Parts: sequence; structure tokens; C-alpha cells
Amino acid sequence: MPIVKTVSRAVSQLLQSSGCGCGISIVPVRCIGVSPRQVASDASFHSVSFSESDHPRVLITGGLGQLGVGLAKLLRKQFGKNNVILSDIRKPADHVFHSGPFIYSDILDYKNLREIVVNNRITWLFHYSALLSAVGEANVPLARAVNITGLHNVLDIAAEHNLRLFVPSTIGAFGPTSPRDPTPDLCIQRPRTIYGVSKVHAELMGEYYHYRYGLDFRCLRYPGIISADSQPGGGTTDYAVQIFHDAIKTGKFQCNLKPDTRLPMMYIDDCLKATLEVMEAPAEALTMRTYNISAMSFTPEELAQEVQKHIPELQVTYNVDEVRQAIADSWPMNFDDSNARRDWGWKHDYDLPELVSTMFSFLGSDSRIAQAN
Ligand SMILES: NC(=O)c1ccc[n+]([C@@H]2O[C@H](COP(=O)([O-])OP(=O)(O)OC[C@H]3O[C@@H](n4cnc5c(N)ncnc54)[C@H](O)[C@@H]3O)[C@@H](O)[C@H]2O)c1
Ligand SMILES: C[C@@H](O)[C@H](N)C(=O)O
Repeated sequence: MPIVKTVSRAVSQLLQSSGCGCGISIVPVRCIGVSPRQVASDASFHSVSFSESDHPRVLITGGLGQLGVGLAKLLRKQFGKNNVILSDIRKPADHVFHSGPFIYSDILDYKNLREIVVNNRITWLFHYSALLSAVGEANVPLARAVNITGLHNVLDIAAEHNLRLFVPSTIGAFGPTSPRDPTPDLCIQRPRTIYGVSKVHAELMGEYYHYRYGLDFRCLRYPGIISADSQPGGGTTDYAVQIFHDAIKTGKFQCNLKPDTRLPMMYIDDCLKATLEVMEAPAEALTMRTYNISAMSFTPEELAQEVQKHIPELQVTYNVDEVRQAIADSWPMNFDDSNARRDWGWKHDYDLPELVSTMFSFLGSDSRIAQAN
């Protein structure tokens, strides 16, 4: 009995200890073994030397998707080219490979991931690997492995090596029983996609590791992200990127969501700015570890009208994809991000008109606009 009492007192002290995790020295260390793939620290690099400044040394997982290359560019500007390593399981395009350090990393290979963190003295990790909502529904076992098992690997390595860890969540972490207009930070979360379920799991596990082990976990729930120079990876909000390419190439766009489907959206520069800001925010400013961020909300019809201000002859038709429509109908229509705005000064720069004109100036539609006028 005395042993049971001592253990339960220790556990209740742990559970009551505050956010910083001070005094909790236990970390979830897995068996230390020798990786069969031990390589010299610089084996995979075409540029190897880290600066000796105080800059964080950054690893981005899943970095060849829609968001990772842009994030690397922003972070390299801030912290130096060689302090930011992009990684993925895909082969990088030439311009990406030559823009800074790139390394192969499969997040399901725990030892290899640990080796990369150790050999490169990583201090900040941005965990971008994931299968998004539509591709996740098409391959649930793979989505479960990448989004859940992969996250477990990342969490353990981050806790073991005292990293600051950023994991993005999404509007997809909410479901049909959540309040949808607006959706606050704290409310019912019962998503009906494997993507959403894995992201709620990531939010909860990250926060648990923060309170239990003192892990510096930071998480933003992104809206659908719109970018000009990178393609979306198979989500429900992809239509809002595709419309620009089709408008310029063919003047026709077939939308796979109904015209009145309202979803929160954001231009990539705002998304990446928020990501860096929350990672740089002083820990004392963060009253929470998972925040909604928001910029605008629109329907396909409203986006098409704004695009038609630039390409008046654009013809839009609708051919609804039932899987994507059901997902979109269960997601927030508007996102309440007042906590992010209050705690660390989040402020977006792009509303719908600025987003559309910026996309067209990137995609070089000037000649078409001139023709249209
Ligand atoms: N793009 C958006 O609209 C959006 C919105 C909300 C949240 N997010 C989140 O932001 C993050 C990045 O999104 P994205 O749009 O760039 O995704 P993406 O689908 O474009 O890219 C994901 C990357 O993960 C990689 N990957 C897959 N399996 C892997 C594995 N086993 N090991 C390592 N890498 C692997 C893929 O090769 C791919 O390059 C994701 O976590 C996503 O959930 C994105
Ligand atoms: C919203 C987001 O997480 C992603 N773009 C998707 O649609 O799946």
C-alpha cells in the first residue's frame, strides 16, 4: 500500500505541474540501437557547414509538398541557407536540390530520423509530412501510418533531443458536430476523415508531451492554403489553386465542390509568416499550444467572380466530387483566430482581392488580362 500511495502521489504531482514541464526529467526514450544505415554526418549533403551563430538548426520533414519549399526559403532568409535542411522521400527538382541542404528522410524510419537530428545538431523541427484529406480517404492504412505512426516517431525524437517542434493541424480537425460559423479553438472535434482524426491525435499528443515531458510543441490549424509556385497534395481545398492554372491555360474551370461551399482559406505567404512567428514567440506569450489562424473565407462562386475580374471570359462549371463535398460540408465555414491575434500578434496581410491579384502576377497572366481588356 505505501508503494501505491507513493506512486499515486508522484503521478498526481506530475499531472498538476504547470505547462513548462520543469522538474520532469523523464523523456520517452526508445531503445538506443545502432542504425544499420549509419552514415557520416555530411554524407548526403552538397553543402555541409553550419554557421556557428545562435540560429536554430532546422529540419523540415515532408518538405517537397505544397508548403515545405516555401517554408525553407523563408527560414533560410532568416537563419542562413545551411541552417535549414529540407527532407522528403521524393526526389527534389534541380532548383530545389541546389537551393540548400536536402536529405532523404522517411519519417517511418525512426533510427534514420534520429540519426539526422543527432548528426546535424537539429534544434527546430517542422513536421510537414502527411497525407491530406482526399488522398487519405483513398488510402486509409497509409494515411494512418504516415500521419499517426510517423508523428509518434517525430514526437519521441523531439522530446528525446529537446527540440522545438512545429506540427501543422488543419480546419479538417473539426467535424460536423463542431460549431462551423465561426469555429473557436476549443470546441467539439469529431472529424470524419482519417486525416482529421490523425490531426486531432497530433494536437492532443503534442500538448500531452508538452505538459508531461516539457516538449516545446507548437501547432497552428491552417485553413486551405493557396500558392502559385507549388501544387497542392490531394486535399479538399485544392480547387482554389487549380482555378488559377485552368483560367490562364484554357479559360475554363470545372469545380469539384458546389458553388456555395464556404471554407476558410489563406495565401501561402501569410501561412508561412504565421508559422515562423509562432515558433519565435516567447513561450510566456503562448496561453495555448494549438491555435486557429484565419485570413478569409469564400465559396467557389465568390472566388470565380474575383478571378473573372482578371479573366472575364473564364467559364466555370460544377461537377461535384461526392467524397470531397461531404468532407467540405463537415468543415468550418469561418475560423475564429482571436486567441492567436491576442497572444502573439497574428495578423494576416492577404484578403481575397489581394490573393487573386498576387496569384495572377506570379502566374504571369498579364498578357491575358491585357487581351481581356
Ligand atoms: N496545404 C494545405 O492547404 C494545408 C492545410 C492545412 C494543413 N496542412 C498541413 O501542412 C503540412 C504540409 O502540407 P502540404 O500541403 O505541403 O502537404 P503535401 O501533401 O503537399 O506534402 C506532404 C509531403 O509529405 C511527404 N511524405 C509522405 N510520406 C512521407 C514519409 N513516409 N516520410 C517523409 N515524407 C513523407 C510527401 O512526399 C509530400 O512531399 C501537412 O502536415 C498538412 O496536413 C496543409
Ligand atoms: C485544409 C487542408 O488540410 C488541406 N488543404 C486539405 O484540403 O486536405
